[in-house]
Amino acid sequence: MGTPEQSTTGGPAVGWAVRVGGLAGACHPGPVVAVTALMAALAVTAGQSAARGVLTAAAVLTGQLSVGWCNDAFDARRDVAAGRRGKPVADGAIGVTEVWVAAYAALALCVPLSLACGLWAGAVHLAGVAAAWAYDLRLKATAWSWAPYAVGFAALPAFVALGLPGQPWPAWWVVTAGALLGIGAHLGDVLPDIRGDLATGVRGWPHRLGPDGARLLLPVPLVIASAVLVLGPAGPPGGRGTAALAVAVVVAVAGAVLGRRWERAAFVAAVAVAVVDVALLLLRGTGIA
Ligand SMILES: CC(C)=CCC/C(C)=C/CC/C(C)=C/COP(=O)(O)OP(=O)(O)O
Repeated sequence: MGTPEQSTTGGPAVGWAVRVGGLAGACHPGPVVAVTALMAALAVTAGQSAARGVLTAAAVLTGQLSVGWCNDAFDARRDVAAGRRGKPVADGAIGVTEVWVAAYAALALCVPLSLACGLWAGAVHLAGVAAAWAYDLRLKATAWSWAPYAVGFAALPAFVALGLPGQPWPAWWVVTAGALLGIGAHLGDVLPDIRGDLATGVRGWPHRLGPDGARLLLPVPLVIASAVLVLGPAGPPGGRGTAALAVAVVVAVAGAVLGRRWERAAFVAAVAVAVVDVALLLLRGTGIA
């Protein structure tokens, strides 16, 4: 691990390849890639043109990058003090100033890219990105930590819908499902680290529920999202939708039961339900507006 001085200023001994790797690691690459790929796929199934789909994906990518970098830059001092491993700034791979510059550069790109998809689409996406920055800078350590996730994830499908020809308003059920998926993502993101977070005094919403409360609640928003995605669109739910909802309920119940003995089972079950939700979202893509 680097010293705090190296870690927060980017020591001269650190080569460019390590810095690039550090910058890539500091953006939270997993969620950045997953969210961008999902929104690009939704843009295709919703019926955006190829050019608009690329623009949508670029706006989402830059927004996610800005949020991920802002998160690590803001937390750097605490991560260094706690000797946290696996965080590029705390490990001394990249300086905190460089991560801040990257966060603001990505945000500066995100604004015109979002607005190029239309005024309403851009405004909605930027509201989601602003909510996520508010999470990074303030709300993460409060009882309201779930709210930016709900707003951010609700904004994403709304951004895709409003980017369609005629700028149609998104269907209520896709916005609701997005918000529920966001709340599930927050619980799922916190759960693996919750005991370590509690030891270092982090007090977001899942921490206030406690490890057992957060574990039990984790599948609830995800299963409700499945129900909303199956039952929300007009017309009969169809055999595939009903089967998907049944699978989500069974997996969630199994996760809750097994999770009492093996905590990891609850997490794996929640990921499986989230995969069902993503498949349903893409299947319902044509009707989101
Ligand atoms: C539209 C849009 C931008 C939606 C995103 C919504 C949102 C609030 C995302 C936050 C993502 C993030 C960087 C979490 C890290 O949390 P952490 O600090 O608890 O995790 P860590 O300590 O492992 O870095």
